[in-house]
Amino acid sequence: MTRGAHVPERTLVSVDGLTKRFGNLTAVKDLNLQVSAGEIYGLLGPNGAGKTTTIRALLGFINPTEGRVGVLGGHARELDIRSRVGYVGGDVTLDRGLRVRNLLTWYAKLRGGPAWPTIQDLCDRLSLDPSRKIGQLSTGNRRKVAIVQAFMHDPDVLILDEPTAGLDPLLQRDVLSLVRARRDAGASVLYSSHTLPEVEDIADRIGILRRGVLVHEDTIFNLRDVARQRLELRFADDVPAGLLDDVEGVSEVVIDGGTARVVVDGSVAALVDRVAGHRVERIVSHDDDLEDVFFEYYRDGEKENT
Ligand SMILES: Nc1ncnc2c1ncn2[C@@H]1O[C@H](COP(=O)(O)OP(=O)(O)OP(=O)(O)O)[C@@H](O)[C@H]1O
Repeated sequence: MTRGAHVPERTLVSVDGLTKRFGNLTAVKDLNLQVSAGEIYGLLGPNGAGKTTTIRALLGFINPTEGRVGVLGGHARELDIRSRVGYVGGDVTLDRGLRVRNLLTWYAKLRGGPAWPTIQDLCDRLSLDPSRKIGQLSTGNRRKVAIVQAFMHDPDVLILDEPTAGLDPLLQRDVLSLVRARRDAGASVLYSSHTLPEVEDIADRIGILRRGVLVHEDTIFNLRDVARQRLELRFADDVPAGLLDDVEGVSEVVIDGGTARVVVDGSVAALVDRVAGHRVERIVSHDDDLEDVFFEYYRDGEKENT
């Protein structure tokens, strides 16, 4: 059995040199990552990248081939630690014959609380009717049950494997606000997703997994810094000839009468300085920049393999 990694208390989730092989397939290769108290870590990657395998190893559902995992200074298989963890899995399988209320009460008993009114509040927040039978629920409502059981005991660690799949945008927003509230209370959150927009507003750091390897890890702040922005500047008059020549960080300049379209790498400061003496009526940002950065890492990887 894998022993829990010995980590300082502030690092609540740790993966040290994790490798997991299924026969000839290496699903995760020498992975290292840590999530601190009060931090949301977005684990990103396309289908098959190894996110679920990492999470299953962290929770003790599968044994690492090599390396160690640790949760709250021990291992998630230990009951006292498991009861401080909240988990939403990619596949929600629940006992179809039970009523929502009975299932949630059973989870609460396992963990020594919380009392029903707390659970009812969470159900209300997610518009989940606890009197319904699990088998009668839609996929989205079954996911809500999984979310309520994961959050109801105010866990110190949240491990969320694509938790909002199948939820409408309003509910996604509600789930994200529950996640933020736990982070603000000092919990560590590992949040896996295959798209960046889902986590970019809440994650403090992200790691990008590709074919089992962590190809990039950074803070959202730094990613934004290196991201390219496509801007459209609308001037009151025609753009003066040469105005946007040789501006630091600016490329792909296209001028059409009073409109200039540009791509900016990093800071827009030099561009703003250059146009300062001219009347700019409107600046439009086509802000798909971070997603571009994200896909850049996939593309680089594909090039390596061709
Ligand atoms: N029990 C298993 N036996 C054999 N292969 C497995 C097993 N579990 C996962 N794999 C393989 O390991 C690789 C990583 O899968 P994993 O489910 O971890 O990816 P993922 O990033 O979570 O993808 P998704 O977003 O599709 O869930 C895949 O190639 C998958 O087919």
